[in-house]
Amino acid sequence: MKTKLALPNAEIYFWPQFFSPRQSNYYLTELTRTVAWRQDKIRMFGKEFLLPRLTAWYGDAGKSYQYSGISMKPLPWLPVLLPLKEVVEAAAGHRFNSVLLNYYRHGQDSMGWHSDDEPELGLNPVIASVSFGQDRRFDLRHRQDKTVPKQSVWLEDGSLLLMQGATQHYWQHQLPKSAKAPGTRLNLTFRTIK
Ligand SMILES: O=C(O)CCC(=O)C(=O)O
Ligand SMILES: [Fe+2]
Repeated sequence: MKTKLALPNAEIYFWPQFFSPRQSNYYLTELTRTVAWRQDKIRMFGKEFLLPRLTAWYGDAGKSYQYSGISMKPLPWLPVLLPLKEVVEAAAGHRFNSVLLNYYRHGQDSMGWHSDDEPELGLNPVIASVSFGQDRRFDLRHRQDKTVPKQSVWLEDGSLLLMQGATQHYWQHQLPKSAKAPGTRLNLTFRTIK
């Protein structure tokens, strides 16, 4: 069952059990094992930091995107990712040409406040976010109107979250650290690079 989140200036849909527990368990195991996970460094205030999560990027050849000033090429699609991409495309009614994967090893791995608004994604991008493993809280805050209350969604095992329309223009999101969510979690965000 799909629900639309009641947020102003946003178009966000959520399917809590998009994948069955059996499918989710399969993908959690397969992706953990086969994806070329890496821990990237970022430069901030003249210092280098390791990102508090592992990442990987897969996609169609010929698509690249700018990341901390470097042009990154996607790895060629792994077979296990293709059926996933297909079912997510069917639900979203949209074709994707790349996926960014995030591996949160434990509750201290996280992602800070941001919008997915890189120029490569174009205006009003459709972003489909799939979660496997440990459920984690996903927070949303309005970028301009501070009177709009912060919202949270629990991204549980097998869920699908779809962000589209003007969502990235008006809202930021984060995945905070959590002592109460110690298990590992994988997240896949399907995107369309122009
Ligand atoms: O792990 C999540 O649910 C958030 C991922 C995310 O926001 C991103 O990859 O841009
Ligand atoms: Fe994001």
